Amino acid sequence: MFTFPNFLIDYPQICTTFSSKQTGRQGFDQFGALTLKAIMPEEKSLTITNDSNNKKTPHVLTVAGSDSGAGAGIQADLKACAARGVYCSTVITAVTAQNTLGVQDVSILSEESVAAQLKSVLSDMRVDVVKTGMLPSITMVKILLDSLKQYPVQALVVDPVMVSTSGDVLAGPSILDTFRKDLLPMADIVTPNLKETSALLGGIQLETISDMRSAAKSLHDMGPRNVLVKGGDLPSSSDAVDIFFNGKDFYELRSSRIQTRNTHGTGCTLASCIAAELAKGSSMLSAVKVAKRYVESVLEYSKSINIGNGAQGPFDHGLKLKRSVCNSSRMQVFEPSDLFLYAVTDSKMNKKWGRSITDAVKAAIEGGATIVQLREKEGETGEFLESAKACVEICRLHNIPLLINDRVDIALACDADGVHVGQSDMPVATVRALVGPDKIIGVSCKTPEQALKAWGDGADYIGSGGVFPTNTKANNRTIGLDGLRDVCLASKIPVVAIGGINLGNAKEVMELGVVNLEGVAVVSAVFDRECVAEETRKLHDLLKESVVEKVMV
Ligand SMILES: Cc1ncc(COP(=O)(O)OP(=O)(O)O)c(N)n1
Ligand SMILES: Cc1ncsc1CCOP(=O)(O)O
Ligand SMILES: [Mg+2]
Repeated sequence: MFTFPNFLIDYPQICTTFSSKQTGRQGFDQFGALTLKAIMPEEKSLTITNDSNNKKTPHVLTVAGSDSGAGAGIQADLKACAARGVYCSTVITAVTAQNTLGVQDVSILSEESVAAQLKSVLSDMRVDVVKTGMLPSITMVKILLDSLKQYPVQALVVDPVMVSTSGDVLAGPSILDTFRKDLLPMADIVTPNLKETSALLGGIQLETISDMRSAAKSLHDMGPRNVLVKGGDLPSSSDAVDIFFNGKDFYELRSSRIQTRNTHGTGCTLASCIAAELAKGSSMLSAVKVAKRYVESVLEYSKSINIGNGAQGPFDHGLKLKRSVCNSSRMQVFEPSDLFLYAVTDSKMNKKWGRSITDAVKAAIEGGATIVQLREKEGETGEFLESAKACVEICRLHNIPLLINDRVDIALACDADGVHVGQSDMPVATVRALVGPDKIIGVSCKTPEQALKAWGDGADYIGSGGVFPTNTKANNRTIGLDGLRDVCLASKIPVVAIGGINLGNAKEVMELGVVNLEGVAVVSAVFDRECVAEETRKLHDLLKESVVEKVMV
């Protein structure tokens, strides 16, 4: 059994029975073992059972149409999954003759062929997530749902393809009722664009972000566990704003609107990338965020591609992104619980105690640190890079994320998992543009305003402090527990407390019990000590004792 933090579901037992209240699905749950699949609780990872000799390969099955121009459909799904490091099998529902000018022909495959393809893949290969695209007939939807009853998977991602980007109809209005009544209630996430959202909701007009929120809610009422209404076509917004709704909270996911003709296949790619991240074990919100960033990055990188003579060209899913999914990268995406015990190194302290950076990092991990940051404020760049590379290796062996303080160049050069920047360091949006969609970005915030900006700029977490006075960072204003609470309450991303935290006060910090507060970051409490592993272990044990119910106020 290979265990990621926050594991919840044991793979062979994914076919668990859920009450209709838990699943929001009608028709399946009362059949017990026929329940479609295990559900991923929001913001938790899937458990992926594994044995060390037989490492599990994340696997997405796409059920969609073929695009001869290879910008969208099955071809886009294959490329997106490959770019995200996930195996992708295919069930082809239709073969379209398509190029950058539009759709010239559509041949729908026989229902028998689709059923046979589904059986071949699902009966033999362990599929984690099914993603659907073009489903051109009502019977095909029913065949798919029957197959999923027989061969349950972990998650179903539904991209309700109806019209191609060129405006050609790929699934007629007659199928809408089947989407609403049969397919959506089974989906873990549905990802319609504005036209599809409008069609699913009987032709309503969508002109503002507020309209999108209401639409997301109405779609959620049809049964999917999560809804992502994509606002790429929203005329009134200068950014690309998508609305994510999980039945409880709304998230406005913004990215810059990239000026490019090469956008054909973005919908298929986004849905496949969400499926790929889910297959790797990510939570739904993390999967959506990473997928959105990935699409933004590939569109940016592919601006100069020139394929075909039509209005809408394809983009390159793999171009220039290969390094970020190289074999050595962590498979797992960042989770809030990674911030539980954050060990931040200090060059002066290492020198004082005669330790190398690598020894300091090894000892902190041994003691239970859940994330490590190299904060080396002095020394030669070349020497630092060599140490950073060695620390990356150590951390990867233990599946612990390693971040670099301030130095984006070093983070890229050693392929660290991320960067931590302060308010006067490189701006978060610039860091994101440089490091790509996968890397973790942390940002220091002392105020609610900074916290909201951090989220908007694409940070993954906030370091908030100094909570208590500290000698480690000169001229650093102390915000106290009240300041920390204000940042946590305003934040839309996880927060780690920092500054003067030690064995004597860590409990008090965690017992604030405030939403978003995920852990503590420490420098001197572990590194300005003789035995780093022992001090880290003591702190770890103390934090474990102080896990409390989190409150919103
Ligand atoms: C987890 C964490 N939080 C805050 C900081 C401080 O970063 P910054 O404000 O950039 O200050 P320096 O660390 O660069 O002095 C941090 N490093 N880590
Ligand atoms: C880097 C940093 N940012 C805010 S306070 C601080 C120093 C934390 O060090 P210590 O844990 O020794 O107080
Ligand atoms: Mg800094």
